[in-house]
Amino acid sequence: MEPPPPPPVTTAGDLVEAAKRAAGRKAVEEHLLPSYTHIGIGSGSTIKYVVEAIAELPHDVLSKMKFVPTGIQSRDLIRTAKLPLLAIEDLILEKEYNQVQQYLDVSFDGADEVDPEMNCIKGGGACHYQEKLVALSSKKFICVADYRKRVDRLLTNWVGVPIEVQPLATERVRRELISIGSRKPFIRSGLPGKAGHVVTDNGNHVIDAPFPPLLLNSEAHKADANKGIWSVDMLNARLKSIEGVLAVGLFSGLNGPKALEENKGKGGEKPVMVYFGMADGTVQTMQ
Ligand SMILES: O=C(CO)[C@H](O)[C@H](O)COP(=O)(O)O
Repeated sequence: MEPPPPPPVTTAGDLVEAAKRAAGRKAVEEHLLPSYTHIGIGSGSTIKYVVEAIAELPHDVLSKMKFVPTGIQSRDLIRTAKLPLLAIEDLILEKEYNQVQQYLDVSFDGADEVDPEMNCIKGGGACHYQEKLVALSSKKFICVADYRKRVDRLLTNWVGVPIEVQPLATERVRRELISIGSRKPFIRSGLPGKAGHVVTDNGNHVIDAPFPPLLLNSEAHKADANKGIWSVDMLNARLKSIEGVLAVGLFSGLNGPKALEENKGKGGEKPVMVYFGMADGTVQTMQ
């Protein structure tokens, strides 16, 4: 089937949408092989273009595939596109009972910021817990984003690290964040859609924790926790150690030695690649 023509670009918002669409379509073109059977679908506004491109594949190819969502928004996208759905917990059961499929062949997802080591901030849509489960279950993680997301340091433009917290622990976690140098961490509001706090698909709250821009993992030697200056991996580990924290919106070390080693076991070639849709209509990749 011929893809639909791109919508006309007349405003700055259209430019960003066109960039997201270009990234999503190119990522699918280059990373969704017809032989694949299990595919992860992330969350956010860019991922809808990934699903749009997937839904154009021939029916006989799609009927052999299963699509694993990262939350309610992504599940609805998969259903609306009439793609076969499989929950992440059922992927694990399939593995145990059938021994057919241990990992997703690939997963596609968006990001809020990406640094030169391909560390990402995720969780702008409060879905990062399930997004991380799906990414960890994938042989390849393909990130799709527009040009505004590419930064030299995480937390250059994004307001804070999204942290999913069990509601009873929210205030305690917020205080501990302040003690490790976060400036004014705040509980994410559900407004304008919902009065009160955001409630995640897992029934939890999200705290957005601002820190000074994060050092790359290769610069960890420059970090100084006493001054609140962290590298990505160090902050990730520290945040995860706080009681009550379910998930930290830092996807770190995706291309590091540990990820490469783990990926050999999964049979994946390149563990991660990023597609950035640019303002001029081109797509830049990072790997
Ligand atoms: O992490 C996410 C949701 O938790 C999203 O992937 C991230 O916020 C990017 O979203 P968008 O494509 O709308 O910019």
